[in-house]
Amino acid sequence: MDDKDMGTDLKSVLITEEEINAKLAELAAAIDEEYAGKDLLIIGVLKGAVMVMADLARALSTPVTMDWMAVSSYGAGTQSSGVVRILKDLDTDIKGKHVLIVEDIIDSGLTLSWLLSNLGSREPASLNVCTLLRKPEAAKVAIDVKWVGFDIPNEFVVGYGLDYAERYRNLRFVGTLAPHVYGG
Ligand SMILES: O=P(O)(O)OC[C@H]1O[C@H](OP(=O)(O)OP(=O)(O)O)[C@H](O)[C@@H]1O
Ligand code: HPA
Ligand SMILES: [Mg+2]
Repeated sequence: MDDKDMGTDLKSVLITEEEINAKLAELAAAIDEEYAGKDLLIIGVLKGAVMVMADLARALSTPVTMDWMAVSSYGAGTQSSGVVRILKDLDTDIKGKHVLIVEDIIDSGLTLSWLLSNLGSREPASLNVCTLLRKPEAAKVAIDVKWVGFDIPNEFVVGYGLDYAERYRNLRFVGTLAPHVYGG
């Protein structure tokens, strides 16, 4: 899906498909360097991180194994509920493994701080985070994020995995929504 298919729902394109691909290549090179000679397990946080996982994994030279966790702190709207729920846990035991959490966005930082403490308690050999997007609010929270693709303004964004009420995940780019879509 690209911007021609968006009608009037989209306010602007924030990050193009080309910019996303270039950034993922850069992040993959840094990750390859960090994990050279090590076994790496990448964990995608469903559903938003599906696109980043698929494209980042293919940009890496390091062989990886992949697992998925589903947690949710957002309901149908644009505000975090403040409560993190596990919808699907990992299939694998991460004890003694080098683990990289892959996220699409860190917004309030709530999901990630919860994930870091939950996965950290399972005794991985190492635990790092790579996110495509980060909003200003999260930069204020004391969470250690090793790789960030883009620091973006505090606007609700959709596309490339990110949804509003489960829609727009299959946009090839990241865009902002027109306020009329969410009653703004
Ligand atoms: O930093 P935070 O304020 O916690 O927000 C970030 C989280 O919110 C979104 O997930 P969501 O709960 O909407 O689930 P989804 O990936 O299935 O859309 C996003 O994919 C992150 O996981
Ligand atoms: N867009 C979509 N999903 C999100 C966002 C956002 O800006 N922040 C947290 N989850
Ligand atoms: Mg969501």
